[in-house]
Amino acid sequence: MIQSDKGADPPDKKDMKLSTATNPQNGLSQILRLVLQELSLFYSRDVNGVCLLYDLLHSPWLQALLKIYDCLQEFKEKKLVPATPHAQALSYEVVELLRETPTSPEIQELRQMLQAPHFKASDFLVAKSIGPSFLLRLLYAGDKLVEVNGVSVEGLDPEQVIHILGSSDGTIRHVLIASLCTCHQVYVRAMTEYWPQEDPDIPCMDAGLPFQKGDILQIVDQNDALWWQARKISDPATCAGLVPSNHLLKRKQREFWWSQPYQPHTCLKSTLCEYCNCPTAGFRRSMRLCRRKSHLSPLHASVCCTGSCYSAVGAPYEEVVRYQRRPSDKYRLIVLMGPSGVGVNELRRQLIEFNPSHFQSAVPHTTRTKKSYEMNGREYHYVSKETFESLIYSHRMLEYGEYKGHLYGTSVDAVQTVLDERKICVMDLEPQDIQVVRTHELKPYVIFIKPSNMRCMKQSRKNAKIITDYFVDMKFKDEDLQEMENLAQRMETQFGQFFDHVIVNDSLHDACAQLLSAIQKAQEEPQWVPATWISSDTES
Ligand SMILES: Nc1ncnc2c1ncn2[C@@H]1O[C@H](COP(=O)(O)OP(=O)(O)OP(=O)(O)O)[C@@H](O)[C@H]1O
Repeated sequence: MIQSDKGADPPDKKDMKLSTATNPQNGLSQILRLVLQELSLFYSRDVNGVCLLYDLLHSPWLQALLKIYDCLQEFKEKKLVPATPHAQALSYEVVELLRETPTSPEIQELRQMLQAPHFKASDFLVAKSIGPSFLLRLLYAGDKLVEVNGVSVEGLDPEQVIHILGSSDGTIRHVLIASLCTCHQVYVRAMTEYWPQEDPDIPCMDAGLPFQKGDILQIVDQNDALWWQARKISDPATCAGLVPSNHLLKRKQREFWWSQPYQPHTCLKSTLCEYCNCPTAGFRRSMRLCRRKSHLSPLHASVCCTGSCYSAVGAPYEEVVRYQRRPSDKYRLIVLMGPSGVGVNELRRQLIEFNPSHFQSAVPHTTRTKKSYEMNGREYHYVSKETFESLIYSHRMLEYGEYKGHLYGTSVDAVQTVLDERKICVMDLEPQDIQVVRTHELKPYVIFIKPSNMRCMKQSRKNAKIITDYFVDMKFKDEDLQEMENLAQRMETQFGQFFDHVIVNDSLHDACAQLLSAIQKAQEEPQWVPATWISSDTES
């Protein structure tokens, strides 16, 4: 109950001093101060209810809440960066300098501190002038808060620390030492996007961490069933923020899916329309097309609907680990992907031509009859329809399709043959087939070939020819280029989380150089791969 001190003198002005963090123009506590001033005029006259209102507005808890609100407002737009991102290098430098300085007890102490293993293992961070809400974003699970506004808080209970934070004037200068814990670090790839601003459930929007498909997140705290703390590894300067847990994000995805208007056969429609039989395509070019025109076999249907069917709403996070291929390991499969006509075949051709003893395509299977100048196992593996179908049903076909009444496709074994010869196998794939190749055996590295903008494409594709069903040499029309751009966008939106690298194919020469360098990095430098690929390695 609120006690009103009726008849007492109105509090003088010094009692009305509110948050110093208040913005004089907009601060809510500033408004409250003015209201209190007005009310104080009526206070002694005992106008009905004024005392009650006065006491309510003057109550410490309301003022504390307003103080927090103002702090949040004030720091909403501010970005925090560590005082230095090179703390470790700096500490080594200081140790070296101290070596050359005449020794004094203080210098000796400082040197010992800097060289102590726990200090070396930690990031030392001094953050200046921050609001309480931002403290949350700076702290990681296991962090040790050492000092707040010059007051040592080491050894204090969390409640005592919270009290010190609460009684600060809205600006906190704290020193913290990051976690010394070397426990298992969890990294995940975001398979969906998340925008805290659009999430009404998030407990503190300011503390939310937005992310996009494909972002690699370090999960620094998983203790809460609903909200984890994570940071983006691509942006080490940013602090950890709140992200929905796997369970919560999956629930949100489900709710979102169910809230969408009913679309009969969504998966069928999206696959056929976007990648297979789009009637507006007008031109469907090379042999790659036969796969797009594929009938929906049970295998195909099970993977085609990625992202569009409820059943395909998969895990929103995929646990990943850093993988460095050892020289004795087989090469990783290189998968090229892109909208039809963008230059996937051309790039693959140039790559193999550049170094045929290093790069190779897998020999495809076909059910068509062998021509006189062809050799079994060189152009194709010629097999019967029954054999081909049994390869499909036994999941030995990575991709396949029908063209002019014959089946064509690439088998796992054909790819393995190239890898066993210690060559780099380069294949192109439709995005809906991507899950089939994502195995620990093949460890595919997926490169998305993207068209540049229309203006550049018109220029670079002036003399380029496309292969269609009906015409072999047909120039690109504006609508072909526009369709290519639209399709590339849709592919990125729907499958971007699977792309390890993106190359814009504007100048063919530059794109080839980028492709070579990306492939070299994929084989020789550490990359993020699904954790299951590596645990399978260890088991086998
Ligand atoms: N950067 C480029 N500059 C100019 N022409 C290019 C470039 N890239 C590819 N081309 C040309 O564009 C045409 C289509 O390329 P390509 O056949 O490789 O496309 P694709 O992506 O494999 O599509 P599809 O599978 O439908 O054949 C070819 O004539 C090719 O030489």
